[in-house]
Amino acid sequence: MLRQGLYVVRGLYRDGLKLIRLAGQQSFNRAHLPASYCHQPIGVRALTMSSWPFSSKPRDYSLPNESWSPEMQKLYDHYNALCEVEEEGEKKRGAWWRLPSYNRTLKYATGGRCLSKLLQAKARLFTRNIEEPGAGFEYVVFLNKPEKSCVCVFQAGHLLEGPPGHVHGGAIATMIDSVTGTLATYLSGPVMTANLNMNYRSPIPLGSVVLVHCALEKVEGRKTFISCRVTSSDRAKLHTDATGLFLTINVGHLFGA
Ligand SMILES: CCCCCCCCCC(=O)SCCNC(=O)CCNC(=O)[C@H](O)C(C)(C)COP(=O)(O)OP(=O)(O)OC[C@H]1O[C@@H](n2cnc3c(N)ncnc32)[C@H](O)[C@@H]1OP(=O)(O)O
Repeated sequence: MLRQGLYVVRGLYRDGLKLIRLAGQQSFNRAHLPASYCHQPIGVRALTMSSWPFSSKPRDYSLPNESWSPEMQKLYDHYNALCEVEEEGEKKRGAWWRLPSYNRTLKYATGGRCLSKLLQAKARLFTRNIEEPGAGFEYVVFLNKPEKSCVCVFQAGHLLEGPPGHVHGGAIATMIDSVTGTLATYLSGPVMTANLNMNYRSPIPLGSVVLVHCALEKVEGRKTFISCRVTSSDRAKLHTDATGLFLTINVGHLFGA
């Protein structure tokens, strides 16, 4: 226990020194940031900013890999192109933002590195813990902040089987929780899922690519209501529709406060 405490204090001290050193060097300008950081929205920066002052650059799981089908790649290219628009010959940010995705949220959140060692160091984000590319959840989320909506391009791997040849209902619910939760987080700050309602309308074949569309319905005090539709990639077929209720929490809630 004492050794663990010393370890955390040493980590905090080191991280603090690095931040002070960087601040002293006026390193907090865009030129010193990784390119990926400069292409992230403010909300994402707040969550991922601490990744760059530290030694390791986490793997971004939402970038294309060799397991992506041509259809997945095409949809990625489509939405990625909307992230940048050309105005008067100049490239500017569009309404859409590709959200980076790591296998441990806490570790890469500001100040979370040491805390993540103390809290279940071996923990990994459920949707990002299958290392083999294409075997589990392959997905990327694009956020449209002005429209308060997002779309996720999701390719379901062979380890997500439920009914033979088709995706498990729990895996579909996982994606819906993750994507609606992501939108609620970006709109309302730290939240937890209080309620999810799902209607499974048609099965999703394993290996296929689907779209998970989410939109804000309303915010009432601490409550954020999100609607969700999972469709085929051409939007013609409805696979699942859902609603989610998210409650804003104090981060202390996660520590039993
Ligand atoms: C960028 C990274 C993004 C990552 C996205 C990942 C998304 C994944 C999200 C999750 O999976 S979170 C994990 C699953 N969720 C949980 O484990 C939550 C467990 N439940 C709780 O911790 C608490 O019940 C909760 C924080 C949701 C609410 O407790 P509170 O004490 O804060 O609220 P309270 O019970 O006082 O209720 C506040 C209001 O909400 C209402 N409410 C609470 N739960 C409800 C419910 N289930 N259905 C309907 N209404 C509900 C409640 O009636 C009340 O309404 P009024 O203010 O109008 O009276």
